[in-house]
Amino acid sequence: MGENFGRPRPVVALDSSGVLLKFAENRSKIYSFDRVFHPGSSQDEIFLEVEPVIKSALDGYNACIFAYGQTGTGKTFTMEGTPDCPGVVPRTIEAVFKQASDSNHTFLLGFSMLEIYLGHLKDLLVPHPHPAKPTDPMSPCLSIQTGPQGEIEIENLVTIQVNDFQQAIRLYRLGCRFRSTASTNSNKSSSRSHCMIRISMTCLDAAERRRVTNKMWMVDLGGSERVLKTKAWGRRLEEGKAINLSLSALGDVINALQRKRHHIPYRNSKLTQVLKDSLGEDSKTLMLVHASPQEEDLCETLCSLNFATRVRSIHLGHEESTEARVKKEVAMTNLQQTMKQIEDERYEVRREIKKLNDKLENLTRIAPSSSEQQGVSHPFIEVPQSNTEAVKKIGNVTATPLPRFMRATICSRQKSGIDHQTSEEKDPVPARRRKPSSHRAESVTFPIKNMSGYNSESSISRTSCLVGLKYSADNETEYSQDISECDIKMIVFPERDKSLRSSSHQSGHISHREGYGNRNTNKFNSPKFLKINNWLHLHKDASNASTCQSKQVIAIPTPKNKNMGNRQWVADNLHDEKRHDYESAKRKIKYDRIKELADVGVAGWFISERATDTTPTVSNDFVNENSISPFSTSESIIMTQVQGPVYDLSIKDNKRTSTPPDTRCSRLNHQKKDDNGANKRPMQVITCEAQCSEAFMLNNSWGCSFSSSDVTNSIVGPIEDFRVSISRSELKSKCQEGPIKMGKTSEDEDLHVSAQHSGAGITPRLYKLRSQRGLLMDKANQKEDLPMPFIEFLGNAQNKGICDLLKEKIQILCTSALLGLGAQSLDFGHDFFYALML
Ligand SMILES: Nc1ncnc2c1ncn2[C@@H]1O[C@H](COP(=O)(O)OP(=O)(O)OP(=O)(O)O)[C@@H](O)[C@H]1O
Repeated sequence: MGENFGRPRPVVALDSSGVLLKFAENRSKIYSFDRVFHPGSSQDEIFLEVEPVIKSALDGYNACIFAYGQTGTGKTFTMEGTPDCPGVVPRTIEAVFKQASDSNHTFLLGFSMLEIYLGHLKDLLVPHPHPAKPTDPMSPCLSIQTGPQGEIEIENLVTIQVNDFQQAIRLYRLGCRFRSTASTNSNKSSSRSHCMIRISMTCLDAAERRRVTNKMWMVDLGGSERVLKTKAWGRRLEEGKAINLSLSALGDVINALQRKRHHIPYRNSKLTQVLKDSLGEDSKTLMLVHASPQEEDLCETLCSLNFATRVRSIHLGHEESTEARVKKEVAMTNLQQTMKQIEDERYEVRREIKKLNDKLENLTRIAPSSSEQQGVSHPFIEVPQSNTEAVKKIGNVTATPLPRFMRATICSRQKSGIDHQTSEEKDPVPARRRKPSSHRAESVTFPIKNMSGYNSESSISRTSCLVGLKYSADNETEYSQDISECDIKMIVFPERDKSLRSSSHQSGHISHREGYGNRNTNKFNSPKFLKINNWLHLHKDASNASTCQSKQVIAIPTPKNKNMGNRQWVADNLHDEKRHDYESAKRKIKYDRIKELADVGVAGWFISERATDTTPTVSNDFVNENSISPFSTSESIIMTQVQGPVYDLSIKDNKRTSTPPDTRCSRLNHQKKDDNGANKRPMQVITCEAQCSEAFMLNNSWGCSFSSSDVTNSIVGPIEDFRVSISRSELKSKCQEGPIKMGKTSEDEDLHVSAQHSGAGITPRLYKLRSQRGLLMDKANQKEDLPMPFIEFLGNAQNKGICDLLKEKIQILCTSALLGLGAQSLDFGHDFFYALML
């Protein structure tokens, strides 16, 4: 009104949602809002737009209705109104009571009123004197608290429960009286603060409400003003600056919300802090932007409309389509089902783990008794004929339980096929024998054509041979098992794992001092013993000869021949013979030591070209002719009831060595002495160990210097495999003196002598290894005057005819060809190959 009345106005309400802002004659901008009111709009029209927010507040949403705009544009008039024309606040309070009473729920309504003056929160329901001067002290400032759920609470803010509209309106009018207002150049009654009215709503009987207690803010913001226009100074200037700062902070929050930034700067002002939980997500906000129609306020109007535009563009909620919501629900259902399945599986796994732990605990408890059985291999114990005697002896020796680190672990027991039962629950014959005997029985009843010399009865020998290698995973200790009551004809390792296990066992007693983890890298790791006529250990895949880790072993029994008589005689002589194998020799024994032995005649040898590994080792490199009777104090294999001689070839994997394979054969002639020192008839035991590939078998493997007669004998009998470790000095001296006495070995100069012995019939290679405990006892009880066995080298055995050699080569050639054609991959057993061989 006034002087500008009748002049064209730069701000024109085009319609109910559009505002035209005319900058100049031909420059204008149209803003779109939810609702546009013109100066003649009534309070009723405005409240109609506000009323939906009240409904949301009663539903439990936090709500905020605030008036924003330039100073003197009618914010207070809109919010407070006049007695004749009440504004939004009184109408809202009235509407709240009305709608609350109309609902089926009971609400508790509280009324609070405060102002933010110069950055201080003042409770408008608490009378306090207005500071007349700038130096007057400010009223105490209320503090803002944040609850655990992010809710904002103003400490010590008076909240009065109101039961009807009249109570609330009286409080409101009371508070309005304490507002900070002052006269400025722009407004005779300008608000110098932000006035905030809060209605708290609590509903205890409406479970569908968003919150049990929510709040609705109605805010009459202080008007933004330009100091140059208002010409404010002193406290008015301070008030105007504080208002502008808080409005700027509100703008920053609005911008952050609009751009969906991760950080919303609520804490930049008290205003935004108080409105934090009513401006963000899960709240309803209504802004009433006031604009001046005057041309001189065009700049402020432009800023206000731009600000309003940003506020309008904020979409805090995540409105999603019905289809998306259904998809989300389906996905959540699936996830819940998956979680339930996983939880069930987890429960099962836990239960399984508990069972295994219980089992492990039981096994741990019975470990001492198991170790008692392992003490059979003690070198100073007479190995009796009967198991009963053996057990008695063992019981005497192993009265003291082994320490835990010396006990066989579950892994070792499982690998060795030991049944985990306490010795107290079992008969003296341990059940662990059953497993080795069971899988060896595969070849027991195999009918062999033209095997006149093959005596099946003799092959089912109830020997006291010590078999069934078992090693402990924790200390590499191998234990022997007495299987004297087992019916054994032949060892068959039809499965790869069995072959690996066997090889590991065999290598284990050679390098038991090495750690468990070194087993796979030990060049003695996978010794496979090939018997020319009886055992074929071939790589399944010749291409993997260099890294072969498992080979299928084919055992082919052959009938006796004319030499069987002599071998049976030797076997008889070896009956009850105690043989101990010094298995404690190390792998680091040098090539020159072996050679030195060979030079002095202790051992002959044959070493083929070696591709990669230029450091030959001693163990397993010998071909021993005649039976040897070593007695070792470090590691033992006790041979008993040997029923005949045998020669054998050991094929051994060496993962570090690539083709061409290495063949190392040595020959030792031994003469056994009985207990009285009398020499017995020599026996021949030939062992040839090689890293074998098919090509190697065809070309090189039989180039070892064992006698042809042994090759042609084709006698399969119970095999005793033992390896002894003898010191070089002892070997050398004994060689010079005659019979070699296998005594205490040197730690640094141990030699391994591998030998195998077989008797009549078909029996598995039988091992008797001493337990770790036995080793320790050996160390403790070792004395100089202990009786030691000896080995006497007698020289080469009798030669064999060329026809026999050719026969062997033909057999090997045929087998290799079959294997090369992939017959092994068809899972043919040894019987198949044996039949073909025949
Ligand atoms: N729509 C309207 N109808 C009639 N009078 C109005 C209207 N809007 C505002 N006024 C009058 O204009 C003057 C200023 O209004 P008001 O105080 O509400 O402005 P304000 O935005 O609150 O100012 P401030 O920000 O300084 O507090 C008041 O005297 C008021 O009565």
